[in-house]
Amino acid sequence: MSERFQPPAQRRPWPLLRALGPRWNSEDPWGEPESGPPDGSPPSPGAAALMLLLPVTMFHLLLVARSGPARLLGPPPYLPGLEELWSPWALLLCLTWLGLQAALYLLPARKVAEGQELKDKSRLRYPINGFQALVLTALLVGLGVSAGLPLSALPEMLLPLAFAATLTAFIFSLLLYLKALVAPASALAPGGNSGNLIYDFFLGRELNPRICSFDFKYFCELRPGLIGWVLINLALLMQEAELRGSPSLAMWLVNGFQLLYVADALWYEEAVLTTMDIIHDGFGFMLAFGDLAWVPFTYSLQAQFLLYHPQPLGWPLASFICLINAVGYYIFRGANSQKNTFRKNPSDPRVADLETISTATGRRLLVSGWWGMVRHPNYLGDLIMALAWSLPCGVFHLLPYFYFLYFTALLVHREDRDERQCLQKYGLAWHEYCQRVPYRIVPYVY
Ligand SMILES: NC(=O)C1=CN([C@@H]2O[C@H](COP(=O)(O)OP(=O)(O)OC[C@H]3O[C@@H](n4cnc5c(N)ncnc54)[C@H](OP(=O)(O)O)[C@@H]3O)[C@@H](O)[C@H]2O)C=CC1
Ligand SMILES: CC(C)CCC[C@@H](C)[C@H]1CC=C2C3=C(CC[C@@]21C)[C@@]1(C)CC[C@H](O)C[C@@H]1CC3
Repeated sequence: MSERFQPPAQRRPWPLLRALGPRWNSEDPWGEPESGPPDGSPPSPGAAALMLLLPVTMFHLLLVARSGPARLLGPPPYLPGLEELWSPWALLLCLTWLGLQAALYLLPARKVAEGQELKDKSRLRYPINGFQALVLTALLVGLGVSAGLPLSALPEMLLPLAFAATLTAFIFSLLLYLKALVAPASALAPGGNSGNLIYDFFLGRELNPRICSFDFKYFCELRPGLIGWVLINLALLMQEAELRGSPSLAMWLVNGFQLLYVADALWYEEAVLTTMDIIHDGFGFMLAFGDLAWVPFTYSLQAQFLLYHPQPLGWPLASFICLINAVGYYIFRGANSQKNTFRKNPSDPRVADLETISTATGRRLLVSGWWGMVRHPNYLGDLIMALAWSLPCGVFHLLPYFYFLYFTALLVHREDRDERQCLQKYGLAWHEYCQRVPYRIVPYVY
């Protein structure tokens, strides 16, 4: 604590975090939020509001994408009744999908990786078979379609499916909350244990909820939502082919770019074990809803938009958009791989020549290569790709740019959180890194 760097007085935690959090420790605003029962503070309105706002936003996007004007900022075209949202078939499909992905998760893995050290000095083990699950799902879907499975009917079911996924996420979070009541204190997440029911339900109490070796957070973060997202994209492409004779170039680009992104995440699955979601955050409604509903139904928005609003796209422009996506991917993958290689083995010849600064923890920080350009080069690459996914939808609607806008806000917020954690971990060394690499995400801009 004594050598911890004191942050500049004018920097305050983000308003969203303060609205979300039960109490911010004013003595140490850069440290963890205090846990333990709240000192009579009122229930967290931020968490309750987000719990309503996130599903409402998702349904708004789904409804607007299929409406003629497709106005992101206008009112929804109509308010669907319960009979349009609720379908036992959609719930069955949703649960079957989860069951299939769980079965694929349990198949023998090419590798079993160890996670970061936990409070009790133990390490959890995780199967590395996400890419295998993607390939097997593709084979099963291919077999199903050739046997007459009506995949192109899926877009008609998006509303009830999204409703079923939201319901599943809600019930699942409730079970996770109850499970955490009997979990030992060492299994609880640093945040999400304030004693405020709504806040804790939202953020999640247990760090790595498991039954035997089945890790729910790790499973949900990468499998059902990400693979579900590309499956929905594929169904939209097939329906477009049925409606218009063949899929449009714009639809091919969106499908191709997003498939590359998902395949990359599953190929480099082990890297997710060092993200703050796995190391630091509890598993509650935010992540459960994010993984099971938000990712598949809102990340497929561009393909949904294109089905109902076909966009002409010539090869010259398409090639330019491919170039933007390639640049984004190059930065994203280069930065992530450089850091992962360095963290695994700093003397690896691919990173051994990079300049670093030492920290009191014994870990070093890269200050050249991608991590010497900005402090979060991987976010920059991710944002450039997000832009490339929207451009095939033209520039006359804001709706397909929703992902880019939301993602910018998410990454700026995430970057701010990560900075505070790194400042706490690395103290003065982090301060030195910030001085040597002054920009956070976009060189000379931010
Ligand atoms: N599509 C989506 O919805 C989302 C995508 N993402 C993507 O997921 C990926 C992972 O992101 P995320 O988990 O946020 O964080 P990062 O992969 O950026 O990891 C941040 C950590 O990297 C280490 N680090 C930071 N600077 C340096 C340095 N100079 N040298 C060495 N190590 C450093 C620190 O951890 P330590 O020192 O402890 O190793 C820090 O906590 C990103 O590519 C991001 O774009 C993320 C969120 C949502
Ligand atoms: C519903 C809320 C607004 C926010 C929910 C956030 C989640 C959707 C994201 C939190 C971190 C994520 C990561 C990924 C997907 C989105 C969520 C789950 C990746 C798996 C995407 C692919 C990357 O290669 C790795 C990412 C890790 C973090």
